[in-house]
Amino acid sequence: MKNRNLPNGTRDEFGVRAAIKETIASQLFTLFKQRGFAKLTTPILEYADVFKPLNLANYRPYQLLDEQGEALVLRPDLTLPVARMMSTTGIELPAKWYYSGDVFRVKKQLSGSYNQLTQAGIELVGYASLKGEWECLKIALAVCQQTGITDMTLELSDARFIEGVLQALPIPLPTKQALKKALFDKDLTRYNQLITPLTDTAFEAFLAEWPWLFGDFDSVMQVVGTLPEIATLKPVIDDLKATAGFIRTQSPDQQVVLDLSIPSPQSYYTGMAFRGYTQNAADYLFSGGRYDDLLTSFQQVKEPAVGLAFDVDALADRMPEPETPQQTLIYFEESQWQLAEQTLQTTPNSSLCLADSREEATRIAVSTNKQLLDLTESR
Ligand SMILES: N[C@@H](Cc1c[nH]c[nH+]1)C(=O)O
Repeated sequence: MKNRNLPNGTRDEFGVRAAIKETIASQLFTLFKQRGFAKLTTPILEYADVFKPLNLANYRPYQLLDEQGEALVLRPDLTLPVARMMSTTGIELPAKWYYSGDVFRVKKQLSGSYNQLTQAGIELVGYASLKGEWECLKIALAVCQQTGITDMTLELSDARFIEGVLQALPIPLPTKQALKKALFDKDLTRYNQLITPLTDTAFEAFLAEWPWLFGDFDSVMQVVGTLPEIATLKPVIDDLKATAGFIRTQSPDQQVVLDLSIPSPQSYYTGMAFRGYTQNAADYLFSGGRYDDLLTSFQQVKEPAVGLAFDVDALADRMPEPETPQQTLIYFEESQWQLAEQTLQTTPNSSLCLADSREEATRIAVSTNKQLLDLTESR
């Protein structure tokens, strides 16, 4: 019977898991509001065009048609709808938004991951300075602390780094493009072929290490230090160093890694990006970054912006099951509704038992491990 099955990659959520997600979401909302963010809600359905700036190889959306035959999608991302909304409403900038909702991404069959994920995030629109990145990071650290996740590794990267190095290399453009592809694919044979003409140049030492340019922040920065001076890279390196310093002052025990050999986590990032993960799990707890050009996909004027989204499912997976106190079931007769109501108010962790007979009430109490308070006995 097909109509009792769920589509691939979706699930029903109930009981403890649903409760944990609700608790996490409310903790996040409290923090966002405390820090001056205002709530924004956008529809689950959008025109497919909104998501053009996404790399759709990674974010294949569910598609459908509206009544005019226009292509609609279930949103695979929540940042692009915010950019769309900002461009149409003429809201004065700067603005700080928070949101939560489900995103839908069709994954490969049998990949074991879900196609519907709950995110909760923030977007800072109209803020050009590094303070925007730091506000996002401060919130990420606070959320991990509040939810008791002590083993989060923070990974920094920057969309400008790879472009900056490639630009400075004295090789033709098509070779640069091929080199980037070999680097991203970790195709070392091809990579080594392509860097051969740069042997004996000032880039030699750096290029030999580039495919492994990830790991401990300071070690990666040491390799970066072997590069010759590149004017466009200086602000990128300075921002990354200042940010690592900021994290150390805010959270001295935080592990920070740097990856300068990967594509940016989102194709729309234009600057620094950050993600948090824990060992032995493939999913990220949060992911964010700067996207100063995104609004130009919807309007003429460019606006600086930076944001971050938490994966509420990933956070929930790492939360211990909450301990629930002993629950009491209040059994009563219809004529005793008032008494039952009073007892409900005065008995902690109690709920009304709506069963019709004492036998049924006892059965429910036993099967759900609750204590039965029988008001009919006192009659
Ligand atoms: N939308 C991004 C996260 C983000 C929010 N703001 C900026 N980046 C993601 O899903 O990975």
